[in-house]
Amino acid sequence: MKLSKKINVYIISGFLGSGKTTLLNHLLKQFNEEKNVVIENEFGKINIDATLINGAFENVFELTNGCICCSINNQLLETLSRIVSLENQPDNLFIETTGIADAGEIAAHFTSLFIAKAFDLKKIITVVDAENLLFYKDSNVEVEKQIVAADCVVINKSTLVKTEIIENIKDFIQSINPYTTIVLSENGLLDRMDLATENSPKTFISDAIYKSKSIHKIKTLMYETEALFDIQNLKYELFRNLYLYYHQIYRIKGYVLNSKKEVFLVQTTGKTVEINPVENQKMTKSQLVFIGKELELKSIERLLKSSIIKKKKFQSV
Ligand SMILES: Nc1nc2c(ncn2[C@@H]2O[C@H](COP(=O)(O)OP(=O)(O)OP(=O)(O)O)[C@@H](O)[C@H]2O)c(=O)[nH]1
Repeated sequence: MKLSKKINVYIISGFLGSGKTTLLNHLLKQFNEEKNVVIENEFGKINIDATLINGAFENVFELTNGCICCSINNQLLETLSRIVSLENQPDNLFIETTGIADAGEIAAHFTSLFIAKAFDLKKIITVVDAENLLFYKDSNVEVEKQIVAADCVVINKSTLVKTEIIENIKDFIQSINPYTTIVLSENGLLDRMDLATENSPKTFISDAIYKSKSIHKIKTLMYETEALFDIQNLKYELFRNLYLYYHQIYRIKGYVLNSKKEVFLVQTTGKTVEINPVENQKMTKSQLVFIGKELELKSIERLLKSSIIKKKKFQSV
């Protein structure tokens, strides 16, 4: 290993659907004169986020066997050592965590002497979803942990809510992490200059309150099928079900094929549903990942039934 200088590390955390990938794509554009690598951590066997990173970006390391903060530390360490051994040494490493990861736990790795020799943890960026944060925070301890660990909290989707809500969110953030920088954002826009500021001397890595290993109550189910979808019906069913069950289904994402085998990207957060055609994405199957609490295969199957044109198959991950 021959390192001329350390690799800058930016950890991007934030609850499910808050806008981490969107923000990462903006940052990659701003850092495009430098050599960048990305670690994408996602649950399950398919990594939808890795496919959503700006088209031509090749240096993505995918960690898909669990949540980086609690179950795949070894895989993270192996990936870091692969990055250090790359012939073409990167300037920056961006780590996008799962929506429930404890950024403090991940950051703690970068304080170990061995890793700190090669990597310089610059910022923990936590993205919060202005529309859903106040709802999610009470039922998910992960939300607080992510804010507590942040050097910079990005309040994304900020134009979707009234100013009073933004003020409440800021108060909440400051009440649990008074040292963090807060940036308002829309569509994940974050100026890289906001990352150039000095961190407060008091950076929370692993707050004592949260010392015990978390057991995430959030479950992920993958739905995979060779059957084709009626896109209009699917949109209607997702709207209808999220209106009723948004407190249980936090996030749906994936790709579905319509009757002409055209590919559509499906993304839901809160009660918002987006289904958009995707060009240049070859898929032979539809794959949807459901993330939430008390999810059951049967309920999801029921949810999708009327939108499916042919037979399907479930797989739990
Ligand atoms: N209206 C609106 N939608 C946004 C904004 N930022 C992101 N989105 C949408 O929110 C959804 C989730 O965005 P992502 O960037 O994938 O969120 P994420 O945090 O990476 O999601 P996970 O990795 O699944 O936790 C996508 O449909 C985005 O297009 C925003 O500022 N306003």
